[in-house]
Amino acid sequence: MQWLQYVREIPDFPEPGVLFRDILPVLAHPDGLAEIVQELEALIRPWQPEVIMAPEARGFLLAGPLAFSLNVGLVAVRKPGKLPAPVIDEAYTLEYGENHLQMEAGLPLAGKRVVIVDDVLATGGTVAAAARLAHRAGAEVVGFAFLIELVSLQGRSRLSSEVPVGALTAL
Ligand SMILES: O=P(O)(O)OC[C@H]1O[C@H](OP(=O)(O)OP(=O)(O)O)[C@H](O)[C@@H]1O
Ligand SMILES: Nc1ncnc2[nH]cnc12
Repeated sequence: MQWLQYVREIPDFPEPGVLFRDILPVLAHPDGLAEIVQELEALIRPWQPEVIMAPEARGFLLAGPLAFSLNVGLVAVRKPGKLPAPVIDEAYTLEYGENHLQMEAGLPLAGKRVVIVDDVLATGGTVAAAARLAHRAGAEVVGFAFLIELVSLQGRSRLSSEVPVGALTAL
């Protein structure tokens, strides 16, 4: 299959002016998850991660199989109200609004090489907040990996220029 042809484009969702890229039809295809995980794994493996970190919710769908196939840890970064206290919290803005991301405090991340994974890089606000959480836990962010980069939104400009950023496709 060619996974990109299964990405749906929905105009004006979740608000007017946003062209939403829906990856769920890719995952619904029997070969979809295997194909994108293989491509993401090839991108990420050279960065020698010890932990895959991903934001809720679509990031989780990629992080589980990637952490499994790379044989590394997984850290789930959640939206507010989902994790039992204590948490560390970062506010952020994204293409269509603002929110907070939270991570459990006290995870053994000090000195760990973390790769942050998500489906879409839009403005970069979400993964920049995840990176702040990783840094507060003492981890080293060694890469950002995405299925899709929406280039016009300049998400890379929100991320450290010293950390590699990769996407399977740029739209
Ligand atoms: O680069 P940004 O402008 O920050 O936007 C990208 C983020 O937006 C989407 O998540 P959303 O918050 O819609 O959550 P969901 O995965 O729960 O749908 C997407 O999955 C990324 O996490
Ligand atoms: N245009 C978009 N499509 C899908 N997810 C997004 N997250 C932020 N912007 C998005």
